[in-house]
Amino acid sequence: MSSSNPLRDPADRRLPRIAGPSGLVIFGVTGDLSRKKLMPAVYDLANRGLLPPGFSLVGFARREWQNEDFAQEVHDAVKEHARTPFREEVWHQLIQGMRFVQGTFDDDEAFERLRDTIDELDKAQGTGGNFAFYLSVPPRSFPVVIQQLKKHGLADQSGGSWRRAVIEKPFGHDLKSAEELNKVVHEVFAPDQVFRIDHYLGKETVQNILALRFANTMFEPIWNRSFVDHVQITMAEDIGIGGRAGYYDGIGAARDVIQNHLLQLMALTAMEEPASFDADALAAEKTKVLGAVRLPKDLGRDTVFAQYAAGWQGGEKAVGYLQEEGIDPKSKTDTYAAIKLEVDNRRWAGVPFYLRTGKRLGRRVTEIAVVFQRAPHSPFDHTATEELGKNAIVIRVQPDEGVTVRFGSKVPGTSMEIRDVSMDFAYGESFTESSPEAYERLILDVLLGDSNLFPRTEEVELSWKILDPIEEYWDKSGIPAQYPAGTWGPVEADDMLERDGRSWRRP
Ligand SMILES: NC(=O)C1=CN([C@@H]2O[C@H](COP(=O)(O)OP(=O)(O)OC[C@H]3O[C@@H](n4cnc5c(N)ncnc54)[C@H](OP(=O)(O)O)[C@@H]3O)[C@@H](O)[C@H]2O)C=CC1
Ligand SMILES: O=C1O[C@H](COP(=O)(O)O)[C@@H](O)[C@H](O)[C@H]1O
Repeated sequence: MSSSNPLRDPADRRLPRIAGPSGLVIFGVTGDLSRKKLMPAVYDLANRGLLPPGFSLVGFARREWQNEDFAQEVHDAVKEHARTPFREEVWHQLIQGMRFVQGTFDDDEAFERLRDTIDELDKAQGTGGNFAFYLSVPPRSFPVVIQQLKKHGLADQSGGSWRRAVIEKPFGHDLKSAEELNKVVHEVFAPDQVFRIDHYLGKETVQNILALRFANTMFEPIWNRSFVDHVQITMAEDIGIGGRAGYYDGIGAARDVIQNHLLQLMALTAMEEPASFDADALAAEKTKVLGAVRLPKDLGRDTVFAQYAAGWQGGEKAVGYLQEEGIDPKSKTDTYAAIKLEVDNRRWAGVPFYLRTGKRLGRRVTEIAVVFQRAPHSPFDHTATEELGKNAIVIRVQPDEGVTVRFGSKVPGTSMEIRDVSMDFAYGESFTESSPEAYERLILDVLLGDSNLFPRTEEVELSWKILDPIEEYWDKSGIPAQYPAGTWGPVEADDMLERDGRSWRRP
């Protein structure tokens, strides 16, 4: 593919990362994630010339499909969700290596057929026997798929070829189950063969946290307890649970996204500078900071969990969580969670990190706001600064990707009045290059064997250690608070910050 792609400029040194001979097997290929993200990402990689000639894509699922039906499914998913234009020549090359294997996860014959298919592709497409197995399947099925890969010799790296396992989130539902799953995984795959997905790490704006902090000189000197008042990390979604009731109920907002995405954002915001940008150095710093996270003493005071009630969103009536199809009408599952954490180290002692997430909130936005202390002394009259807020650096992760710096400025005129103003960096205005979709970046990294953007076992387990006591407390404490769909969450969450003399940002 790379050899014939006219979009690729071979002189462009910024695009040197092309995967070597390889293939990808997607388990659960008929599922939501595969259709919306994975299959389009594979096409986009091919279209950008980042996949090798002969790249192979194998779908494994229960449907009675032939190779042609699978190809049609990929085609439809690509047309609907891919980010790059559809080009016949790229598509034509991609389908040469497309195969479908029908079966269930406990079906030994299906796994034998999968092995034969991989051998056939190796000869026909020249994959070099290098295959990544992407487990885009219900989390309860992770162990059986891993064990089947072992049983049928699919995890063996013989003759210089590589085999890798890509495991979707959530990795377990608490520390114990994560440890158990880890044991199963590492009975089959060595640590460097395992890629745990946290797709937030594949987002361009999330990687930019490290660039912002460590490639510049002006932010790092003030990135500490001497200047920072608090940090707010928000991941707000306007969607409800959609068709994912079976997965979501019993899991909830905190396990779904705080344990992984939000704690990873917090780790990148709070960690020390790594010695280099390699996977071990990054993981070491993130692990240190996650290990230093301190829970509030009073979980009733400094955490909130809630469920959306019926409300209005985007001019349309939205049902409450308990009325959603497939949800237990007595469910206590959180669709909103807010927690206050601290980091017990010299840089951050005493600085609260407020994390919040929710479904059916006012709008879709993810951001990290580093909010600074007020100036220690003001030579201006009190009235001059009445409308001056706290300075802030806001990393806008999505959807309006960029960075905002908020500070006070004199209002033009003959009197002295100071008001908040913003300086803005927007990706769309500063760069002509488009950001790859997170899954595109992560799939390429798997094929390249680059594990920088994948959380390690220790990070996953430390994150559960942080969340488990909070979940246990919520289990015991009973009824979730409520918020109408389309609002910014429950009043209890506003009260939580007000008690600290602060307030949530309204992004
Ligand atoms: N969807 C999303 O937005 C996100 C999903 N994820 C994670 O990705 C993974 C997949 O999620 P999602 O796509 O939403 O899930 P879906 O329920 O939509 O898809 C699950 C897939 O697994 C297949 N499957 C289930 N059981 C079996 C079985 N016994 N044998 C063979 N195939 C089986 C299904 O096949 P069939 O069609 O025949 O039922 C389907 O292809 C999960 O781990 C989820 O947590 C992570 C982030 C976001
Ligand atoms: O991992 C998940 O993320 C999605 C939100 O992803 P985003 O990239 O659109 O922010 C969330 O809807 C889903 O519940 C969760 O499992």
